[in-house]
Amino acid sequence: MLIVDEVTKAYGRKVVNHGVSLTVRPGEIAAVFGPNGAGKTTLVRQIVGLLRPNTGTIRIGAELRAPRQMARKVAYQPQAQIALESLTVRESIHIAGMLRGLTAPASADATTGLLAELQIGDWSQVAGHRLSGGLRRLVAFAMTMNSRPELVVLDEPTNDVDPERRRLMWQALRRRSERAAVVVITHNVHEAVAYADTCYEMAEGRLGPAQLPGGTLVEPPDAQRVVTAARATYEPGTSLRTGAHGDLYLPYHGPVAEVSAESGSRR
Ligand SMILES: Nc1ncnc2c1ncn2[C@@H]1O[C@H](COP(=O)(O)OP(=O)(O)OP(=O)(O)O)[C@@H](O)[C@H]1O
Repeated sequence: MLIVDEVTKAYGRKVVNHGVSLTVRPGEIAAVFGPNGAGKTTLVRQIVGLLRPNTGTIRIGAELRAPRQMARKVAYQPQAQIALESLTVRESIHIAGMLRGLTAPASADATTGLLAELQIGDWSQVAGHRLSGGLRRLVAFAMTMNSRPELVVLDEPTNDVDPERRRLMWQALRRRSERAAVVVITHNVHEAVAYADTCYEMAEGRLGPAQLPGGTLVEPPDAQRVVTAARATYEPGTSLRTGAHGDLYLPYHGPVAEVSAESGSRR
């Protein structure tokens, strides 16, 4: 469980996060989108212990965030591409798993699984510095997912990745984070609505439930259901629920849903 409570962060006199609160439960995938410079990366850097809030608290489980425990408790894929250099794809993913506390055999098994799930096995013996941008992003994602953390934080993980492998990434994320709270920063609103459980929007440093444009129609992962979030109304503190909980799933091309602010259910 991640609990961010009234976190404020300023760079000098510029306030970048204003009293941000966010709770993400185990097994929940929360997507955060919003314009460039809104403060999303600043928020996740505080969550993973790379920045200290000016005020407010961040808890993972029952404990206050403590930077020294982050490597075991949190899996973080930063927005910037990581340097992979001369290690092969398989070696990078395998070593990342062991650094995060898996045994060598467990990490090797999980590495084989991730190579297959993301369909990147053809590159398993290729050195990192020879990879394309999209493949680097996929390897960084696999390195992040090769662990059993309490919290997964992904900052724009699907950038540069082809549409089919983006779908595979979201599926792997769901499959491999049954017990983890997950925060995904993304500019891809359609992906967020289709695959996340809860969607939040950050604007000028303030975080609130996502306000989706009327008529948004999103192809679902399994092509049997579609999310139609048009005309949904929200109150502060409620959030759009999609994905595993299914509250907003409707029959394909079904009627537009309205969401009751009180109950969060269809009506
Ligand atoms: N180290 C820093 N010092 C001063 N200002 C900073 C620093 N890091 C970020 N900022 C500023 O804080 C604001 C929020 O930046 P942040 O990277 O959190 O935005 P973002 O929502 O992640 O944007 P993007 O979608 O472009 O990645 C921006 O105005 C940015 O210029």
